[in-house]
Amino acid sequence: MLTVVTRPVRVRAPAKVNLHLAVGDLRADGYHDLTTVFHALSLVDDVSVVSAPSMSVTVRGDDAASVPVDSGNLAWRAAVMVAEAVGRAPGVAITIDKGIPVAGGMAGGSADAAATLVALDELWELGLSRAEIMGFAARLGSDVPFSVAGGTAVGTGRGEKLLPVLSRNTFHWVLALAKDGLSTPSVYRELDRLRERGTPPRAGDPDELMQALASGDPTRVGPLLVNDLQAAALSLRPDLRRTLRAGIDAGAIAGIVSGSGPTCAFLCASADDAVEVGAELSGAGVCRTVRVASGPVPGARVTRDERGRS
Ligand SMILES: C[C@@](CO)(OP(=O)(O)O)[C@H](O)COP(=O)(O)OP(=O)(O)OC[C@H]1O[C@@H](n2ccc(N)nc2=O)[C@H](O)[C@@H]1O
Ligand SMILES: Nc1ncnc2c1ncn2[C@@H]1O[C@H](COP(=O)(O)OP(=O)(O)O)[C@@H](O)[C@H]1O
Repeated sequence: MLTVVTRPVRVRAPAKVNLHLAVGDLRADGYHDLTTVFHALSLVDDVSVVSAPSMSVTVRGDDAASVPVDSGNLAWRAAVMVAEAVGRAPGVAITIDKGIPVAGGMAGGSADAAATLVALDELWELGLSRAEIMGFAARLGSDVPFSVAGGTAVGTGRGEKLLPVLSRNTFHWVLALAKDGLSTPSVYRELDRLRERGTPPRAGDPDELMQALASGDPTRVGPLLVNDLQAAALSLRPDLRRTLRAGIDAGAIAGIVSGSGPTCAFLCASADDAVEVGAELSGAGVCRTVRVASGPVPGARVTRDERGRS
Protein backbone atom coordinates (compact mmCIF):
# COMPACT_ATOMS: atom_id res chain seq x y z
CA MET A 1 0.00 0.00 0.00
CA LEU A 2 1.19 3.53 -0.81
CA THR A 3 2.17 5.51 2.30
CA VAL A 4 1.14 9.16 2.21
CA VAL A 5 2.85 11.72 4.44
CA THR A 6 0.21 14.34 5.27
CA ARG A 7 2.26 16.86 7.24
CA PRO A 8 4.11 19.56 5.30
CA VAL A 9 7.71 19.01 4.30
CA ARG A 10 9.79 22.14 4.75
CA VAL A 11 12.89 22.82 2.69
CA ARG A 12 15.32 25.73 2.85
CA ALA A 13 17.18 26.73 -0.33
CA PRO A 14 19.91 29.35 -0.75
CA ALA A 15 20.53 32.31 -3.04
CA LYS A 16 23.72 32.33 -5.10
CA VAL A 17 26.28 34.80 -6.30
CA ASN A 18 28.60 34.06 -9.24
CA LEU A 19 32.16 34.74 -8.05
CA HIS A 20 33.39 34.20 -11.61
CA LEU A 21 31.10 34.30 -14.65
CA ALA A 22 32.72 33.83 -18.05
CA VAL A 23 30.13 33.87 -20.84
CA GLY A 24 30.93 32.28 -24.21
CA ASP A 25 29.28 33.07 -27.53
CA LEU A 26 25.58 32.57 -28.22
CA ARG A 27 24.84 28.91 -29.09
CA ALA A 28 22.40 27.70 -31.73
CA ASP A 29 19.95 26.67 -28.95
CA GLY A 30 19.76 30.25 -27.57
CA TYR A 31 21.98 29.56 -24.55
CA HIS A 32 25.58 30.60 -23.86
CA ASP A 33 28.36 28.28 -22.71
CA LEU A 34 29.50 29.35 -19.26
CA THR A 35 32.39 28.84 -16.94
CA THR A 36 31.15 30.05 -13.61
CA VAL A 37 31.97 29.72 -9.93
CA PHE A 38 28.72 29.59 -7.95
CA HIS A 39 28.71 30.40 -4.23
CA ALA A 40 25.62 29.73 -2.06
CA LEU A 41 24.65 32.45 0.42
CA SER A 42 22.71 32.50 3.69
CA LEU A 43 19.93 34.53 2.06
CA VAL A 44 17.22 31.87 1.70
CA ASP A 45 13.71 30.93 0.61
CA ASP A 46 11.74 28.57 2.85
CA VAL A 47 9.41 26.31 0.92
CA SER A 48 6.72 24.15 2.48
CA VAL A 49 4.96 21.42 0.46
CA VAL A 50 1.89 19.50 1.63
CA SER A 51 -0.54 17.08 -0.06
CA ALA A 52 -3.71 18.82 -1.33
CA PRO A 53 -6.62 18.09 -3.67
CA SER A 54 -5.08 20.28 -6.41
CA MET A 55 -1.96 22.31 -7.21
CA SER A 56 -1.51 25.73 -5.64
CA VAL A 57 1.34 28.13 -4.91
CA THR A 58 1.26 30.83 -2.23
CA VAL A 59 4.10 33.34 -1.97
CA ARG A 60 4.79 35.42 1.15
CA GLY A 61 7.31 38.22 1.75
CA ASP A 62 8.16 41.73 0.52
CA ASP A 63 8.53 40.71 -3.14
CA ALA A 64 5.56 38.30 -3.20
CA ALA A 65 3.39 40.40 -5.52
CA SER A 66 5.84 40.05 -8.43
CA VAL A 67 6.00 36.25 -8.30
CA PRO A 68 3.61 34.15 -10.43
CA VAL A 69 1.35 31.75 -8.50
CA ASP A 70 0.40 29.57 -11.45
CA SER A 71 2.28 27.35 -13.90
CA GLY A 72 4.66 30.29 -14.48
CA ASN A 73 6.14 29.57 -11.04
CA LEU A 74 9.23 27.39 -11.24
CA ALA A 75 8.17 25.51 -8.08
CA TRP A 76 4.83 24.61 -9.71
CA ARG A 77 6.69 23.39 -12.82
CA ALA A 78 8.99 21.30 -10.66
CA ALA A 79 6.00 19.61 -9.00
CA VAL A 80 4.28 18.89 -12.32
CA MET A 81 7.51 17.50 -13.79
CA VAL A 82 8.07 15.07 -10.90
CA ALA A 83 4.38 14.08 -10.76
CA GLU A 84 4.38 13.21 -14.47
CA ALA A 85 7.64 11.28 -14.17
CA VAL A 86 6.39 9.11 -11.29
CA GLY A 87 2.79 8.83 -12.51
CA ARG A 88 1.05 10.72 -9.71
CA ALA A 89 -1.53 13.50 -9.69
CA PRO A 90 0.30 16.78 -8.95
CA GLY A 91 -1.83 17.57 -5.87
CA VAL A 92 0.33 19.69 -3.61
CA ALA A 93 0.01 23.08 -1.93
CA ILE A 94 3.36 24.92 -2.08
CA THR A 95 4.03 27.87 0.21
CA ILE A 96 7.12 29.99 -0.47
CA ASP A 97 8.52 32.40 2.13
CA LYS A 98 10.66 34.63 -0.06
CA GLY A 99 13.90 35.96 1.37
CA ILE A 100 15.70 36.03 -2.00
CA PRO A 101 15.10 39.11 -4.17
CA VAL A 102 12.92 38.44 -7.23
CA ALA A 103 14.62 38.82 -10.64
CA GLY A 104 17.72 39.91 -8.71
CA GLY A 105 20.35 37.67 -10.31
CA MET A 106 20.41 35.49 -7.19
CA ALA A 107 18.52 32.43 -8.50
CA GLY A 108 15.43 32.80 -6.31
CA GLY A 109 13.12 30.92 -8.68
CA SER A 110 15.74 28.21 -9.06
CA ALA A 111 15.98 27.91 -5.27
CA ASP A 112 12.21 27.31 -5.06
CA ALA A 113 12.33 24.71 -7.83
CA ALA A 114 15.23 22.93 -6.12
CA ALA A 115 13.39 23.05 -2.78
CA THR A 116 10.25 21.57 -4.34
CA LEU A 117 12.20 18.66 -5.88
CA VAL A 118 13.78 17.83 -2.52
CA ALA A 119 10.44 18.24 -0.70
CA LEU A 120 8.51 15.98 -3.08
CA ASP A 121 11.16 13.28 -2.83
CA GLU A 122 10.44 13.18 0.92
CA LEU A 123 6.67 13.86 0.82
CA TRP A 124 5.99 11.13 -1.74
CA GLU A 125 8.77 8.85 -0.41
CA LEU A 126 10.21 8.51 -3.90
CA GLY A 127 13.77 7.60 -2.91
CA LEU A 128 15.17 9.54 -5.87
CA SER A 129 18.91 9.31 -6.41
CA ARG A 130 21.02 12.46 -6.45
CA ALA A 131 21.48 11.97 -10.21
CA GLU A 132 17.70 11.79 -10.74
CA ILE A 133 17.12 14.99 -8.74
CA MET A 134 19.91 16.72 -10.69
CA GLY A 135 18.33 15.52 -13.97
CA PHE A 136 14.98 17.14 -13.09
CA ALA A 137 16.86 20.25 -11.88
CA ALA A 138 18.77 20.72 -15.15
CA ARG A 139 15.54 20.43 -17.17
CA LEU A 140 13.92 23.16 -15.05
CA GLY A 141 16.69 25.77 -15.46
CA SER A 142 20.43 26.26 -15.79
CA ASP A 143 20.86 27.43 -12.18
CA VAL A 144 18.60 24.83 -10.53
CA PRO A 145 21.25 22.08 -10.13
CA PHE A 146 23.44 24.48 -8.16
CA SER A 147 20.48 25.41 -5.93
CA VAL A 148 20.27 21.70 -5.08
CA ALA A 149 24.04 21.33 -4.60
CA GLY A 150 24.93 24.53 -2.67
CA GLY A 151 28.41 25.21 -1.32
CA THR A 152 30.88 26.58 -3.86
CA ALA A 153 31.04 24.89 -7.27
CA VAL A 154 32.27 25.39 -10.82
CA GLY A 155 29.48 25.29 -13.38
CA THR A 156 30.04 24.59 -17.07
CA GLY A 157 27.73 23.90 -20.02
CA ARG A 158 24.69 26.17 -19.45
CA GLY A 159 25.80 26.25 -15.82
CA GLU A 160 24.18 22.90 -15.02
CA LYS A 161 27.34 20.70 -15.02
CA LEU A 162 28.83 21.06 -11.56
CA LEU A 163 32.06 20.23 -9.78
CA PRO A 164 32.57 21.19 -6.13
CA VAL A 165 35.31 23.72 -5.29
CA LEU A 166 37.46 23.55 -2.16
CA SER A 167 36.91 26.74 -0.20
CA ARG A 168 38.18 27.44 3.29
CA ASN A 169 36.46 29.70 5.82
CA THR A 170 33.23 31.63 5.70
CA PHE A 171 33.05 34.72 3.50
CA HIS A 172 30.99 37.73 4.52
CA TRP A 173 28.82 39.62 2.07
CA VAL A 174 26.61 42.68 1.81
CA LEU A 175 23.89 42.61 -0.83
CA ALA A 176 22.39 45.80 -2.25
CA LEU A 177 18.90 44.95 -3.51
CA ALA A 178 17.50 47.10 -6.32
CA LYS A 179 13.97 48.48 -6.67
CA ASP A 180 13.13 46.66 -9.92
CA GLY A 181 14.45 43.37 -11.26
CA LEU A 182 16.27 42.64 -14.52
CA SER A 183 15.22 39.88 -16.88
CA THR A 184 17.97 37.28 -17.38
CA PRO A 185 17.35 36.77 -21.16
CA SER A 186 17.45 40.53 -21.79
CA VAL A 187 20.82 40.85 -20.01
CA TYR A 188 22.29 38.00 -22.10
CA ARG A 189 20.85 39.70 -25.23
CA GLU A 190 22.44 43.01 -24.21
CA LEU A 191 25.82 41.28 -23.83
CA ASP A 192 25.48 39.82 -27.35
CA ARG A 193 24.64 43.31 -28.62
CA LEU A 194 27.64 44.89 -26.86
CA ARG A 195 29.87 42.15 -28.32
CA GLU A 196 28.58 42.82 -31.85
CA ARG A 197 29.47 46.50 -31.47
CA GLY A 198 32.84 46.13 -29.75
CA THR A 199 34.94 43.87 -27.61
CA PRO A 200 33.98 44.13 -23.96
CA PRO A 201 36.62 42.32 -21.85
CA ARG A 202 36.08 38.59 -21.33
CA ALA A 203 36.83 36.77 -18.09
CA GLY A 204 39.60 34.16 -18.40
CA ASP A 205 39.64 30.90 -16.47
CA PRO A 206 38.97 30.79 -12.74
CA ASP A 207 42.20 29.00 -11.67
CA GLU A 208 43.59 31.86 -9.60
CA LEU A 209 40.21 32.38 -7.92
CA MET A 210 40.12 28.68 -6.95
CA GLN A 211 43.50 29.04 -5.25
CA ALA A 212 42.31 32.15 -3.43
CA LEU A 213 39.14 30.35 -2.28
CA ALA A 214 41.26 27.46 -0.98
CA SER A 215 43.37 29.97 0.99
CA GLY A 216 40.21 31.32 2.66
CA ASP A 217 41.59 34.88 2.45
CA PRO A 218 38.90 37.36 1.31
CA THR A 219 41.55 39.97 0.40
CA ARG A 220 42.88 37.47 -2.19
CA VAL A 221 39.39 36.55 -3.43
CA GLY A 222 38.10 40.13 -3.79
CA PRO A 223 40.26 41.33 -6.71
CA LEU A 224 39.49 38.11 -8.64
CA LEU A 225 35.69 38.52 -8.71
CA VAL A 226 34.61 38.91 -12.35
CA ASN A 227 31.31 38.85 -14.23
CA ASP A 228 30.98 39.12 -18.03
CA LEU A 229 27.29 40.03 -17.59
CA GLN A 230 28.19 43.07 -15.50
CA ALA A 231 28.85 45.30 -18.55
CA ALA A 232 25.43 44.35 -19.94
CA ALA A 233 23.64 44.90 -16.62
CA LEU A 234 25.34 48.32 -16.26
CA SER A 235 24.42 49.20 -19.83
CA LEU A 236 20.74 48.50 -19.02
CA ARG A 237 20.93 50.04 -15.54
CA PRO A 238 23.69 52.71 -15.44
CA ASP A 239 22.62 53.68 -11.88
CA LEU A 240 24.24 50.46 -10.61
CA ARG A 241 27.67 52.08 -11.08
CA ARG A 242 26.83 54.38 -8.16
CA THR A 243 25.79 51.41 -6.05
CA LEU A 244 29.05 49.57 -6.78
CA ARG A 245 31.10 52.67 -5.97
CA ALA A 246 29.18 53.30 -2.74
CA GLY A 247 29.92 49.77 -1.48
CA ILE A 248 33.66 50.22 -2.03
CA ASP A 249 33.54 53.69 -0.43
CA ALA A 250 31.78 52.08 2.55
CA GLY A 251 34.76 49.73 3.06
CA ALA A 252 34.01 46.54 1.09
CA ILE A 253 37.00 44.68 -0.40
CA ALA A 254 35.25 44.34 -3.76
CA GLY A 255 31.83 44.65 -5.35
CA ILE A 256 30.25 42.87 -8.29
CA VAL A 257 26.88 42.63 -10.01
CA SER A 258 25.34 39.30 -8.98
CA GLY A 259 24.74 37.14 -12.08
CA SER A 260 22.44 39.05 -14.45
CA GLY A 261 21.78 41.66 -11.73
CA PRO A 262 20.61 44.07 -10.58
CA THR A 263 21.62 42.96 -7.05
CA CYS A 264 25.17 44.09 -6.22
CA ALA A 265 27.24 41.83 -3.95
CA PHE A 266 30.07 43.20 -1.79
CA LEU A 267 32.74 40.99 -0.24
CA CYS A 268 33.84 42.18 3.21
CA ALA A 269 36.82 41.32 5.40
CA SER A 270 34.79 40.07 8.39
CA ALA A 271 31.26 39.71 9.78
CA ASP A 272 31.69 42.99 11.71
CA ASP A 273 32.87 44.78 8.56
CA ALA A 274 29.85 43.48 6.67
CA VAL A 275 27.49 44.96 9.28
CA GLU A 276 29.30 48.32 9.04
CA VAL A 277 29.37 48.33 5.24
CA GLY A 278 25.68 47.36 5.22
CA ALA A 279 24.75 50.22 7.56
CA GLU A 280 26.68 52.79 5.54
CA LEU A 281 25.36 51.54 2.22
CA SER A 282 21.83 51.60 3.50
CA GLY A 283 22.25 55.30 4.39
CA ALA A 284 23.74 56.15 0.98
CA GLY A 285 20.42 55.97 -0.87
CA VAL A 286 21.79 53.86 -3.73
CA CYS A 287 19.54 50.80 -3.39
CA ARG A 288 16.12 49.62 -2.19
CA THR A 289 17.43 47.71 0.78
CA VAL A 290 20.53 46.00 2.12
CA ARG A 291 21.08 42.44 3.40
CA VAL A 292 24.08 40.89 5.15
CA ALA A 293 24.83 37.26 4.34
CA SER A 294 27.60 34.67 4.50
CA GLY A 295 28.71 31.76 2.36
CA PRO A 296 29.16 29.05 1.48
CA VAL A 297 25.98 27.39 2.83
CA PRO A 298 24.41 24.02 1.88
CA GLY A 299 21.99 23.53 -1.01
CA ALA A 300 18.26 22.79 -0.72
CA ARG A 301 17.63 20.58 2.30
CA VAL A 302 14.79 19.52 4.54
CA THR A 303 14.61 21.52 7.77
CA ARG A 304 13.45 19.65 10.86
CA ASP A 305 12.19 20.80 14.28
CA GLU A 306 13.67 19.62 17.59
CA ARG A 307 11.51 16.45 17.39
CA GLY A 308 13.05 15.60 14.02
CA ARG A 309 9.88 16.46 12.09
CA SER A 310 10.11 18.42 8.87
C1 LIG B 1 22.69 34.57 -15.32
C2 LIG B 1 22.67 33.38 -14.39
C3 LIG B 1 24.10 33.17 -13.84
O1 LIG B 1 24.12 32.12 -12.90
O2 LIG B 1 21.83 33.50 -13.26
P1 LIG B 1 20.77 34.67 -12.83
O3 LIG B 1 21.51 35.94 -12.80
O4 LIG B 1 19.65 34.66 -13.82
O5 LIG B 1 20.29 34.27 -11.45
C4 LIG B 1 22.23 32.09 -15.14
O6 LIG B 1 23.04 31.85 -16.27
C5 LIG B 1 20.78 32.09 -15.55
O7 LIG B 1 20.27 30.84 -15.27
P2 LIG B 1 18.68 30.56 -15.23
O8 LIG B 1 17.98 31.75 -14.68
O9 LIG B 1 18.48 29.23 -14.59
O10 LIG B 1 18.40 30.52 -16.78
P3 LIG B 1 17.46 29.59 -17.67
O11 LIG B 1 16.08 29.61 -17.08
O12 LIG B 1 18.10 28.27 -17.92
O13 LIG B 1 17.49 30.42 -19.03
C6 LIG B 1 16.82 31.66 -19.14
C7 LIG B 1 17.41 32.37 -20.34
O14 LIG B 1 18.72 32.89 -20.01
C8 LIG B 1 19.60 32.79 -21.11
N1 LIG B 1 20.72 31.90 -20.75
C9 LIG B 1 20.70 31.17 -19.61
C10 LIG B 1 21.77 30.36 -19.28
C11 LIG B 1 22.86 30.30 -20.19
N2 LIG B 1 23.92 29.52 -19.93
N3 LIG B 1 22.86 31.02 -21.32
C12 LIG B 1 21.81 31.83 -21.62
O15 LIG B 1 21.81 32.49 -22.65
C13 LIG B 1 18.76 32.24 -22.27
O16 LIG B 1 18.24 33.36 -22.95
C14 LIG B 1 17.63 31.49 -21.55
O17 LIG B 1 16.47 31.41 -22.34
N1 LIG C 1 9.45 30.80 -7.46
C1 LIG C 1 9.77 31.93 -8.10
N2 LIG C 1 10.38 32.93 -7.45
C2 LIG C 1 10.72 34.07 -8.10
N3 LIG C 1 10.47 34.30 -9.40
C3 LIG C 1 9.89 33.33 -10.10
C4 LIG C 1 9.53 32.11 -9.48
N4 LIG C 1 9.00 31.33 -10.41
C5 LIG C 1 9.02 32.02 -11.57
N5 LIG C 1 9.53 33.23 -11.39
C6 LIG C 1 9.73 34.24 -12.47
O1 LIG C 1 11.12 34.21 -12.80
C7 LIG C 1 11.64 35.52 -12.95
C8 LIG C 1 13.11 35.51 -12.51
O2 LIG C 1 13.14 35.39 -11.13
P1 LIG C 1 14.37 34.95 -10.19
O3 LIG C 1 14.61 33.50 -10.29
O4 LIG C 1 14.02 35.49 -8.84
O5 LIG C 1 15.56 35.82 -10.73
P2 LIG C 1 16.93 35.56 -11.47
O6 LIG C 1 16.64 34.80 -12.75
O7 LIG C 1 17.43 36.95 -11.74
O8 LIG C 1 17.83 34.82 -10.55
C9 LIG C 1 10.71 36.41 -12.10
O9 LIG C 1 10.59 37.68 -12.65
C10 LIG C 1 9.40 35.66 -12.08
O10 LIG C 1 8.53 36.15 -13.09
